[in-house]
Amino acid sequence: EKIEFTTEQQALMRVITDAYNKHQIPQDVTKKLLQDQYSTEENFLLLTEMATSQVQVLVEFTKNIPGFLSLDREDQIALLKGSAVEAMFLRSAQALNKKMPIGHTEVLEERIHKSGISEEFIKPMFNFYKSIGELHMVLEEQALLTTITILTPDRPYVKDQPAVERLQENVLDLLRKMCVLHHPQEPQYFARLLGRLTELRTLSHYHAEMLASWKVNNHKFTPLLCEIWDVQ
Ligand SMILES: CC(C)c1onc(-c2c(Cl)cccc2Cl)c1COc1ccc2cc(-c3cccc(C(=O)O)c3)sc2c1
Repeated sequence: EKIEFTTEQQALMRVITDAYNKHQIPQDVTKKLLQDQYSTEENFLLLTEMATSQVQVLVEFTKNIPGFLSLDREDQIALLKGSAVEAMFLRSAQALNKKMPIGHTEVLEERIHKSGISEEFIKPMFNFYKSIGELHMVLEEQALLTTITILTPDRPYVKDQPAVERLQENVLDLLRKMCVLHHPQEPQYFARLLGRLTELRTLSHYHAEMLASWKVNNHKFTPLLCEIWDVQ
C-alpha cells in the first residue's frame, strides 16, 4: 500500500540517519585493523581499541536521538550501559557485512576469531553476523534498529520506563514504515528485524560471560569500557 510519512517522521528519520552517518569510528582507528601483527594479545588490544572508540561514537550518536537528552539523566546512563554491547554487536555486524575496503572484513573476522574469545561464544556471535548480513538492511534501517536498541525501556535501573517507551514507539512506527517501503516483497521483514533484537539480548548475556572468561591472561580493558561494562 502507499506509505505515508508524517512531517514529524520525516524529521525524525533525517536526524537519526544524519547522526548515524556523522558518528563513526574514525578511519585512522579502523585502519589499525590492517596492521600485520596477529597474535592473540595484539588482536585483543585492537578490538579493545575499536570497542572503546565505538562507545565514544555511541554516546555522541545517542545524544542526537530526539528526546533522549530530555530523559532523566540517570535513565540516560542506564540506557547507554544497558544497550552498549547490543549496539556494538549491531555495529560490528554492519562493519563485517558492509562492503568494507577489500580485506578489511576478513581481517576483522580473523581478529575476532583469534582474540581469546572462548569457542562457545564464537559460534552464536558469527551466526548473528550471518543473520544480519542476510537481511541486507538499508542504512536507515540500521540507524533505526540501533536507536530502538538504545531506547529499550526495560533495561536495569531505568526509573521512568513510560518516557522511554514513548520515544521507542515513535522509532518503531517509523521502522515499520521504512521496512514496507524498502522491502515491499517481504511483509514479514519488520518482524524479522525485531527478531534480531531478541537475539541481541542473548548475545549480551553471553558477552558478560565472555568478559569473565577472556583467555588473554591479565586482559586489561580501558577505563571507559570498565565504566560501561561494570568490570574491574
Ligand atoms: C574489548 C574488546 C576486546 C571487545 O570485547 N567484546 C567485544 C565485542 C565483540 Cl568481540 C563483538 C561484538 C560486540 C563486542 Cl562489545 C569487543 C570488541 O568490540 C567491538 C565493538 C565495535 C566494533 C566496531 C568495529 C568496526 C570495525 C571496522 C569498521 C567499523 C565501522 O563502523 O566502519 C567498525 S570492530 C568492533 C569491535
